[in-house]
Amino acid sequence: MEEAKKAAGYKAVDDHVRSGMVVGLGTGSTAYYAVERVGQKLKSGELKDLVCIPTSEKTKKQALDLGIPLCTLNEKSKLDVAIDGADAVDPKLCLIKGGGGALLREKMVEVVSDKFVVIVDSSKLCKGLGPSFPLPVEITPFCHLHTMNVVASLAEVEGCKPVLRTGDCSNNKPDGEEPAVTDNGNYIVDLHFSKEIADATKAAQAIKKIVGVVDHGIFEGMAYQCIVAFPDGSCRVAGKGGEEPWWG
Ligand SMILES: O=C(CO)[C@H](O)[C@H](O)COP(=O)(O)O
Repeated sequence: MEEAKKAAGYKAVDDHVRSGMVVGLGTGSTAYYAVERVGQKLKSGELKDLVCIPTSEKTKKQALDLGIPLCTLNEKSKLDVAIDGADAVDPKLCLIKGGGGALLREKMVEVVSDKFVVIVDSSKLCKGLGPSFPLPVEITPFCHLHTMNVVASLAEVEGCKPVLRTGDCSNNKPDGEEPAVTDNGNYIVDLHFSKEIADATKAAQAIKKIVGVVDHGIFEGMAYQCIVAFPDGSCRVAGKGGEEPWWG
């Protein structure tokens, strides 16, 4: 799927990034290629006067290595476009994000972007959120087991199995003894579902209300469009400026 990820990342930059823009740079193995493309175009002079806001320390490092000018939301609180991957995309372009552990900064940046362009390979498309990828929830370290249990006991996420992320925060495979720590100093609980979340909107609202929860990986009503890349490198666009989502 590497070629597909690259195709989606490059297309998003080619279609949506223009000189003078403020651009949000996502996190993950697909967003990596969008950042790479921005770097290429700045170097060649095709893009000028760009300033970018990275959504993680990892992306910040990649961007700095490529010489991409950066700022923060403190300096620019309105973005022209943000480009980022996703872990699951349903036919309403409702997303699960946070597999790479960067959900809070991603949501903060993407919610203030005029256009949030999602880039995925076709394996991320799903009929309904839940079974294809666990839902990450960022929680404060203070009494984290308590918060984890409160989240898992919500009726809106009934049947889920909560797993505290350990080891490397940028993947949700249990790979360490210690809790994984986000760029913000928090922990992540991954909620595993064996069937679709009955109502993702209600689940999102209920989770967000819990004291001790920082944010969750449901990104609803945020995506402008989704660029879907296929194993042969071809792309289809769903959402505004594209087709009706064809999956589901
Ligand atoms: O939400 C994210 C990071 O927090 C990523 O965008 C998401 O996990 C997709 O990553 P990848 O493109 O590597 O599959």
